[in-house]
Amino acid sequence: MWRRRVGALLLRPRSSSIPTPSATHRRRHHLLLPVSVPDEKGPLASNVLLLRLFTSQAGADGGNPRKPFIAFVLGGPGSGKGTQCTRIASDFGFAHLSAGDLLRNEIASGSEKGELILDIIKEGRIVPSEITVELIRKAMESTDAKRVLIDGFPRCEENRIAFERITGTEPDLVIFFDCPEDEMVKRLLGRNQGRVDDNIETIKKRLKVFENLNIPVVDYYSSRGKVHKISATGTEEEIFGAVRKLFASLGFENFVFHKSRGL
Ligand SMILES: Nc1ncnc2c1ncn2[C@@H]1O[C@H](COP(=O)(O)OP(=O)(O)OP(=O)(O)O)[C@@H](O)[C@H]1O
Ligand SMILES: Nc1ccn([C@H]2C[C@H](O)[C@@H](COP(=O)(O)O)O2)c(=O)n1
Ligand SMILES: [Mg+2]
Repeated sequence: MWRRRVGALLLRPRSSSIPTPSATHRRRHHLLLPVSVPDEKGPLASNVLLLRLFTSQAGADGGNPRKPFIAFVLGGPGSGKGTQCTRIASDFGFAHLSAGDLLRNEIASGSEKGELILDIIKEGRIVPSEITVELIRKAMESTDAKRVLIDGFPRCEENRIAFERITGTEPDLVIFFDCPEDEMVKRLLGRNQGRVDDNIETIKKRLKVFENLNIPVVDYYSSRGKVHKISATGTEEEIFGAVRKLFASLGFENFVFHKSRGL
């Protein structure tokens, strides 16, 4: 049902609705982070730094030469977000920040927060936004990439609002991998990476959370002309073919393609 609803809403955005690197970002997103602020320390300084990184000097989202191009990558559990992000990162020179990986790293660190995160992930629920946004914020601060994929975020309106409030920015592009539920379940049950949430009970809960909480975020960005929907059925290679086309249409150079031709 959600697929029909989203399908109706997800129109390919007009080419003018997504700022393209060829039109603007090539000029604006040349090497940005981190900015050296030797006299500023601690969480407040981090926020100041982040504000500096994300606050536009020329209106809504446009003029800050330090702001990276941000693409949110959404889709149901097992739709292939991580798989495709890995390919995009290596072909198109994006940093790949996976919200789920950042949370799993926090669990692996043995922190108290990690224990809370583990309980939530086992239940297929969503971790409080301040925890996830803080991990993303730190990861963004420590990359000097001018193009960033944020994989699996925002998972709910609360995530989205927290990100926009804290960073003062919006994504330039939202990619939505559209995959039927039975295919997602099949992939997750076959993933075999030892994830605590790859079992049928948790998967069922994650699918409900996806439909109830994540789809409204897709709808929101869709209404703002930022969503590009890609069918996530077929082979990994076929799906990446569509992804490649999208990035080419936005003016991103394919480093692998150029390298293979000695360019
Ligand atoms: N097109 C595809 N066809 C078949 N299997 C695929 C395809 N793409 C990815 N997979 C496999 O499906 C599983 C899930 O993929 P992936 O981890 O990329 O999904 P995801 O959207 O990141 O899921 P999650 O939200 O749980 O992190 C992996 O085992 C992956 O190798
Ligand atoms: N924004 C996010 C991203 C992830 N989580 C939690 C809940 C997910 O089920 C789990 C795994 O994420 P994935 O690797 O599937 O992207 O992590 C969250 O709470 N908030
Ligand atoms: Mg993933």
